[in-house]
Amino acid sequence: MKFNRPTVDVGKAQDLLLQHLTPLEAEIVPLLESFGRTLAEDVHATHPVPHFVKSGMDGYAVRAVDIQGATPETPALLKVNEVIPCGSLPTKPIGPGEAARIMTGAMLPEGADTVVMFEMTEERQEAGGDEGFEKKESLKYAVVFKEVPLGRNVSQIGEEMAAGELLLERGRTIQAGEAALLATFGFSEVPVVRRPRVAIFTTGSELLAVDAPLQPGKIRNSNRYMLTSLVQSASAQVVSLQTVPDDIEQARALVCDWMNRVDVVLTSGGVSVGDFDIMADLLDNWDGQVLFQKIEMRPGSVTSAAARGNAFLCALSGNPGACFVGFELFVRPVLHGLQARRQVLPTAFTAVLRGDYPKANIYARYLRGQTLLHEGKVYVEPVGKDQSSVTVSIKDSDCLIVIPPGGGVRDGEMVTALRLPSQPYA
Ligand SMILES: Nc1nc2c(c(=O)[nH]1)N[C@H]1C(S)=C(S)[C@@H](COP(=O)(O)OP(=O)(O)OC[C@H]3O[C@@H](n4cnc5c(N)ncnc54)[C@H](O)[C@@H]3O)O[C@H]1N2
Ligand code: MOO
Ligand SMILES: [Mg+2]
Repeated sequence: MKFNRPTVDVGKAQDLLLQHLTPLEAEIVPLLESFGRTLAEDVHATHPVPHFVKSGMDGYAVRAVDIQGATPETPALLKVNEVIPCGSLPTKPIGPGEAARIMTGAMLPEGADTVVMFEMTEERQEAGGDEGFEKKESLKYAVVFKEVPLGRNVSQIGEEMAAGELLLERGRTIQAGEAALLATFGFSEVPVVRRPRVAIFTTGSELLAVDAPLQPGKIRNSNRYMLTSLVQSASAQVVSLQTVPDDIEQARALVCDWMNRVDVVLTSGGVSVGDFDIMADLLDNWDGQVLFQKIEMRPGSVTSAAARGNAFLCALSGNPGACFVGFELFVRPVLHGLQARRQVLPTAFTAVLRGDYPKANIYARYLRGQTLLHEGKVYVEPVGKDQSSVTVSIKDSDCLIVIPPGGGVRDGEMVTALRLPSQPYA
């Protein structure tokens, strides 16, 4: 079986995973703990926003008709009858020739329909020689030097959002904008989809702990940390993190045990055709569904997946570059799908390739790349060392450039690339 595994293409492998998947149940979490999680229910506006007529500026609440025709030469003079701080209620209606000092966000007094910014006015203690106003020490007047149209700087009830409006659809990831809306409507707790529970097992007798001194023939276990970071970036929860030597019985016992306790068992290493590739042996005798064991792609052709009940086993390559690509193409979609996210697969975009990629491929190649925006065009450029075994270029990639099977791609040709959500544009 090892040497003649049936192959599937990337799309088919993703379909096989997604077809098997049942979204997880909802739970209620405090708003502050909901970031990055998926909203489990639609959210409608429970009241209009704003829910009272409010000022958009610091200025004077006036009747537009009273300042009609005002200019620096012929200003309007209005009697100021109170100061309205934000959060307080006005106490006096605005009658003809009157105004109230009003702060940004404060409720407009009855009778007022317009706000003139302070910058267009001057404050005066007395009415001056104007016959129409009383002369009293305590009185304040606003001199308005500019006419502004009716309704200027005033927000009407429901202007931003009407009551009952659909604001957030289920399946949305809660980020800054969503959090602000949820808070606006008083959601101190939010219905979100449960985080997928993930067990990460890195396999390999050569693996050293991160704090161990180097030994000849051995390496430190970097996939353990890379995968943990990736799983967390998909809002999933790592509930078990263990390293297993290349011992099939030990690996089988661990995997079988945890398949009953988590949504995804994620392994790295041991999926190729080597004598100690224990995950490949384990999958050859899998008591459940084997979804695929070989994909028409590079790196990560040996990426494998299986299922038992609702749980997935995603067995990634041990080579760090292949492990990373395998995660982004297959594991993140599973974690997103389990969370019922609206978008499950990586976003594809077209871009101009920078630099030649002349190498011929029998399989599609997913090159680690960087996106560049230049003079209105989107470019993608391979980040350099791109072998499966290479770790150093992972940090520089914000996309995977898809090189189709065949004779390579030239500088300036259009290619498809996939955005990597774990690594935003540099
Ligand atoms: N005869 C063939 N040999 C290989 C083939 C092939 O088609 N025929 N494919 C090669 C390709 S491509 C890949 S990719 C690897 C896949 O290897 P495995 O998934 O079986 O992984 P291992 O054998 O366990 O390790 C490979 C490599 O990765 C290093 N590694 C493993 N785990 C970690 C870790 N946690 N952190 C850092 N590095 C890790 C390991 O030391 C090896 O160097 O097979 C090729 N061979
Ligand atoms: O499986 Mo390897 O990762 O094809 O490059
Ligand atoms: Mg191997």
